[in-house]
Amino acid sequence: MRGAEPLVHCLTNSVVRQITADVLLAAGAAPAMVDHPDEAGDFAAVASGVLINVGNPTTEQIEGMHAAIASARDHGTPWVLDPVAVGGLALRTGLATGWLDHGPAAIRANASEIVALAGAGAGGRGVDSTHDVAVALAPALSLAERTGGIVAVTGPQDIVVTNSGGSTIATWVTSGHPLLQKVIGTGCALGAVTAAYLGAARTAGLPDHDAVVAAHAHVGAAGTAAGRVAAGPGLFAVAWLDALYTLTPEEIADTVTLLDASP
Ligand SMILES: Nc1ncnc2c1ncn2[C@@H]1O[C@H](COP(=O)(O)OP(=O)(O)OP(=O)(O)O)[C@@H](O)[C@H]1O
Ligand SMILES: Cc1ncsc1CCO
Ligand SMILES: [Mg+2]
Repeated sequence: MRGAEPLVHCLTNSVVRQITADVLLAAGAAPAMVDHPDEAGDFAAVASGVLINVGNPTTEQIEGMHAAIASARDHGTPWVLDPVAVGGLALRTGLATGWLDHGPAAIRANASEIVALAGAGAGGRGVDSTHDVAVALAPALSLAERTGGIVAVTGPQDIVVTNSGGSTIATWVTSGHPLLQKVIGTGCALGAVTAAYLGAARTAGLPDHDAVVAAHAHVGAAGTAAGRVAAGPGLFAVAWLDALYTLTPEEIADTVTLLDASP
């Protein structure tokens, strides 16, 4: 990923733009936020990956999202859906549900968002999950079957699933630190890192599933490393960024536990 330095086009919420750009840079990617409807399609055509995060949408940004998704499909750019707070709010729930038929390469969300997006229950509490990750496994498999893409559920452990083309894969990723929930936008930034890894993996001819697992491992391992040196959210955020930048692939592999739970 660092070698490819993928260009990641982010249409994301106003709360997390800064941390998302910082995280992409630290992880080895190149961020660009391009929301305007008259520019978003052109940019998605040349980007390595696109992130669509519905965390705090404006009317104009939604038009940009439609344009970016259409262009990403036309140009084969992998795009990632982050259905922030889907379930409780009708506008974003309708948008995200409609986009399931537009070929997201990956969906990245917390457990409540995956349950709600799959129509298997209500959402969480605001932007936070109130469901266990394991409860979201069946809804994630159903979303992966419907979209043909990867679905990743985050929490104390993450699960990454593929369920298309005759192959069903489920990979548990254990890493991270509870302080990741006390810094705003860690999950949102992970969505952008997922788009970055997908872009890099497509260039290298590597599987999308492995790209999504690698994104979660990189972000999680950096969280584990930051948790060793930080007592609270402020220093943790800084240490997490530094670890995203400094961790080697070997250190990431040594920090993270992967478990293949494919049926
Ligand atoms: N209790 C925990 N222990 C370890 N890691 C965690 C824990 N909870 C979340 N994480 C990690 O924090 C990161 C963000 O996941 P989270 O589920 O909080 O996303 P989210 O709720 O969608 O985030 P956001 O607040 O950005 O919308 C992931 O890397 C996840 O693995
Ligand atoms: C706090 C918050 N509100 C809308 S989006 C967002 C960022 C975390 O998802
Ligand atoms: Mg969260």
